[in-house]
Amino acid sequence: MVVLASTPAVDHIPLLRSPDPGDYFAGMPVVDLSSPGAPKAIADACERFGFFKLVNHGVPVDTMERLESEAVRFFSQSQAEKDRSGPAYPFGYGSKRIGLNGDMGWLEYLLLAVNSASLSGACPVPACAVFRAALNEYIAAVRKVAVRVMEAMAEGLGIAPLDALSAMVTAEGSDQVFRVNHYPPCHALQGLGCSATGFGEHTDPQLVSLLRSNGTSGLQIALQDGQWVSVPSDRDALFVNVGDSLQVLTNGRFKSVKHRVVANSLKSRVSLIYFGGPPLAQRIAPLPQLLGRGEGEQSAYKDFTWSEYKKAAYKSRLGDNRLAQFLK
Ligand SMILES: C=C1C[C@]23C[C@@]1(O)CC[C@H]2[C@@]12CC[C@H](O)[C@@](C)(C(=O)O1)[C@H]2[C@@H]3C(=O)O
Ligand SMILES: O=C(O)CCC(=O)C(=O)O
Ligand SMILES: [Fe+2]
Repeated sequence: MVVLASTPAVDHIPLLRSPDPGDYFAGMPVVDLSSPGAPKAIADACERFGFFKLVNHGVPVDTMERLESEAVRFFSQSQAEKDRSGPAYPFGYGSKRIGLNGDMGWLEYLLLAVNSASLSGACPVPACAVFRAALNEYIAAVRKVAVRVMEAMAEGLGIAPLDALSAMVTAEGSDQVFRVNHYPPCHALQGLGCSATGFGEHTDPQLVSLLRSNGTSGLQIALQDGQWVSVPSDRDALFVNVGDSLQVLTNGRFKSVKHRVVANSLKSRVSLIYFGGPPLAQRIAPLPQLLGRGEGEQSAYKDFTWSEYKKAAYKSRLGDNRLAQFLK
């Protein structure tokens, strides 16, 4: 209480206990995408955690670093300049407000529409051609990785065809989003044992999310017993999250991972996230190849389309259990 009253900078932003070194996720699965064992390792990680670290993914370091520096350049502009790229909804620059239902975090961001393998031409933000080129180069590369990862998931699940999952993000009209998050250092709370919430706990509604961040930690995931663990940062790796839609497609075999970001008091964090979603009309239901197997295994979910789920998600608060209303 005292902390809140004396730190107007973080007014309305929920506080979290600062992570300590013992919170690090010792058992994090690390998957080498170039190894023959990748499909099995990916399926295993998705079942246990809904999350893994991916190395040897093939996105060139230059492509990641070029986009990071363009992002840093964008966020270092004056507030008035950045606000010219707002509002965040449907797409553009936003600060502190996340979504439309009152969630707040210690961050600023760009929310961008992706069409096929690049920024949508209908998304005028960012205006800078160099930044757009860096985004397009990165998006094309990371989307290829998403496709390889989803193919490996199908292989790891033992289902055919290989593109049973990946076809949903490569299909015409697939609903892909790209997000650039910047968490400035939150000096006001330094040494107080608590930290500002950067991005509050949530699951991602899409199929998969692929995240790359600079060397600043802050991402935490919840294990299945509810314990929060910190993900050690690695600027060369990608981190893959299972989203709600993939949980449904696998009838709950893969777990949609709850995650959040804790703002650092000293260093800024920049993250680049590709969210792979299906076309709006795509039915989200357990794959018949998976249901056919178990003794009379039934779908655990009501039938819905991505459009229906997305609409419900955008009406919800960040931390809501969005899938609950779709459980049978
Ligand atoms: C509070 C919200 C922000 C969010 C839309 C929502 O109503 C619930 C889901 C949130 C989320 C999480 C993953 C992605 O960052 C995101 C773009 C998405 O598709 O769902 C955000 C939404 C957002 O920031 O608008
Ligand atoms: O910025 C991050 O590191 C994670 C943010 C996130 O989970 C999201 O944008 O959905
Ligand atoms: Fe997320």
